[in-house]
Amino acid sequence: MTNQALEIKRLHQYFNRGTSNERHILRGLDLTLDSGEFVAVIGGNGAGKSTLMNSIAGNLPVDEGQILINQEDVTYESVAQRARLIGRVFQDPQMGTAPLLTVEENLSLAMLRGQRRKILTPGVKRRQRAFLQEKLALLNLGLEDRLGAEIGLLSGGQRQAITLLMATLQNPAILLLDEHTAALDPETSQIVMNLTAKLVAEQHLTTLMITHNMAAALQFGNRLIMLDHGKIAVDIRGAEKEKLTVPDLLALFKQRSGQELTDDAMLLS
Ligand SMILES: Nc1ncnc2c1ncn2[C@@H]1O[C@H](COP(=O)(O)OP(=O)(O)OP(=O)(O)O)[C@@H](O)[C@H]1O
Repeated sequence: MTNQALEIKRLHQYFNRGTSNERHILRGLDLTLDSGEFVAVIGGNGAGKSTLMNSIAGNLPVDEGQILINQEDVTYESVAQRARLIGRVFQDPQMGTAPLLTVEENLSLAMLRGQRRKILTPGVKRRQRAFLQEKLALLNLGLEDRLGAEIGLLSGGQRQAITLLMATLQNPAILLLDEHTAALDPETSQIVMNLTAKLVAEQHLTTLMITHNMAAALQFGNRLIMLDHGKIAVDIRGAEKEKLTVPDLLALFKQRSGQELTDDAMLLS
């Protein structure tokens, strides 16, 4: 029996198609993720990484090709229709949460996503509060005592940790992480990355994580893909990935794309 969580078939995406400014961004991209795979996605500026994520999440209509999540064809579903299958965390800590709502209110909204019954009885609310406190305690950031705090008053790292929790509360079929630690200082970034790895492992989440940090791409996940000009240029997994070093990765990039990686952020390690 197949257990593919994500299947992308011959995906083409264009900007300004049919005009003199036409840009062919994704060029017949094929990608299959087995359930539970944690994939780091790297690639130079403009390689198409965000376009790929936006296509999976439904933010960009598909020009050509097909996208299946849990064997269900979602190619023409809206962002809202496929939200039940997808958890997403963006680079900007402001994006994932409502700043004027409390930690508890934000998390409750995430719990209600995809459910029809929106009004909670006091008993349900109490049980939910205990559940959320337990979940927050697992983050190890002292947030279990801050349920009543406005999200906007928390640090960027705390907000990203909560966004991550919100994105994973409902066990999404696919977790999309779009440079989700890039706006954090290195120490906080490491904390959020470790948290990510923990949540992904505990919930066996199928995860696609864009990163500009080569060292993080090597440290986290059990598979690594490199995008180049809208196609997958490198696809490495398991033991082969484990023995790779940053210099190996740079050499591979040069060999496959014919270019040097010039993005400073990618070289930080
Ligand atoms: N709305 C748009 N209209 C025209 N071109 C666009 C649009 N959005 C993105 N592009 C172009 O498409 C290309 C791919 O962009 P994309 O954001 O997917 O790359 P990326 O790999 O995520 O790059 P980066 O690492 O710089 O974020 C880029 O050259 C970008 O300028």
